[in-house]
Amino acid sequence: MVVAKSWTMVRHFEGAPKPEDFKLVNTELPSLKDGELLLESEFLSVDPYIRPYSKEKLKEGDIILGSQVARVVESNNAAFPVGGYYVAYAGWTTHFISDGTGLDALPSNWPDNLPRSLALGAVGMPGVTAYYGLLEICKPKEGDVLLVNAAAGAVGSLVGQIGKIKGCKVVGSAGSDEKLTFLKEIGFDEAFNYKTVSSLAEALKTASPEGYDCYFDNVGGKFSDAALQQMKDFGRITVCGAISQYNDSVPPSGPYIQPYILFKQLLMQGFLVWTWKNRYPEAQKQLLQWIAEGKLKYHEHITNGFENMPAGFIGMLKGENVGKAIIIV
Ligand SMILES: NC(=O)C1=CN([C@@H]2O[C@H](COP(=O)(O)OP(=O)(O)OC[C@H]3O[C@@H](n4cnc5c(N)ncnc54)[C@H](OP(=O)(O)O)[C@@H]3O)[C@@H](O)[C@H]2O)C=CC1
Ligand SMILES: CCCCC/C=C\CC(=O)/C=C/C=C/C=C/[C@@H](O)CCCC(=O)O
Repeated sequence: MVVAKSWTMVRHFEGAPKPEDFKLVNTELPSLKDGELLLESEFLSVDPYIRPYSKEKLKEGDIILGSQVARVVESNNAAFPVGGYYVAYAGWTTHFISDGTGLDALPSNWPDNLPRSLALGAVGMPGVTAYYGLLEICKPKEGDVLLVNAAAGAVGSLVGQIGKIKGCKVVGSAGSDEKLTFLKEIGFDEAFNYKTVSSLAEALKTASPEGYDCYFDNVGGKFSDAALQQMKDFGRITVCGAISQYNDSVPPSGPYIQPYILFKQLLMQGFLVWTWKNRYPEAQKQLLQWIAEGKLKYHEHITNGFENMPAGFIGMLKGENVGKAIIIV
């Protein structure tokens, strides 16, 4: 008999998630039926979308939503043999039973020397987000100036490096000086700490006096208000995330952006990564190749211990992570 440990939501988040919003519960799992398999989570992912989506998708007492890399430990389904690894979307739990629906095998050419946790990061959902969000919407060209915020995080750090691969000058903003050092190490041309600069407008102008062709926005809010005004004519903006606003219960009122979009003839598009669900393999193949060639560096911020998962999530939302925030069970 297997006991699954799971983190559940005690109450809906108000403002920033707090440790008391989470409760650890133990559940005895039943024996497997025909066609079923038992999986054990090895790595779990803490992602920003959990904050806004939990309000819409969870009720109090539910297991917190999220994804993991899990190993099949028992199987009554020949299509999923014991020892296989899958990306699953089973929520914050150590063990779960599946009939195989919704399990994604790791890319078949997974190199032996790469940690499987990358299937939740640089070669997983955040990697695909960076890849298509940048290439399909910003459409960067050689010599373009690309701006990305939350630049030292899972998505942002990849966006900047893909921008460099495509021949852009890349400017990043992040929330600590340690992160600025990291950005320089992975090839960003300019980086500034948005928390300590006296003026966002000045910092953006100093980093690129001629303005920006491409802006990959992970943050929204005041940062975007400032960035929009620094776009070049015909600039392209990818609206990937709005993390500065996920804890707001009342939408803030901000500057009205239409005149900037109109006068500069900007293109601005939001997207959700599952739009490209059918094209994951194509992006993953390219991401794996760039990693193998040393053109794309990955960094993981590891929290050890399933019992520390809420702390890992809360810390990521506060900006404690450099690279992808991962929990090792
Ligand atoms: N559209 C889509 O399909 C997807 C969108 N996303 C979005 O991409 C963004 C980045 O996600 P991901 O890379 O996984 O997360 P990160 O690894 O970048 O972690 C989140 C980071 O956000 C930054 N941050 C937190 N609060 C604020 C704030 N108030 N202002 C500015 N920055 C803040 C912190 O970095 P710092 O120290 O710099 O403040 C923190 O490290 C998120 O907005 C997420 O929702 C992600 C995946 C798919
Ligand atoms: C209800 C308001 C929602 C606002 C949008 C919030 C955030 C944008 C964002 O971060 C979206 C992320 C989407 C993630 C999708 C994940 C799923 O495809 C499952 C991921 C499993 C995996 O790791 O592959």
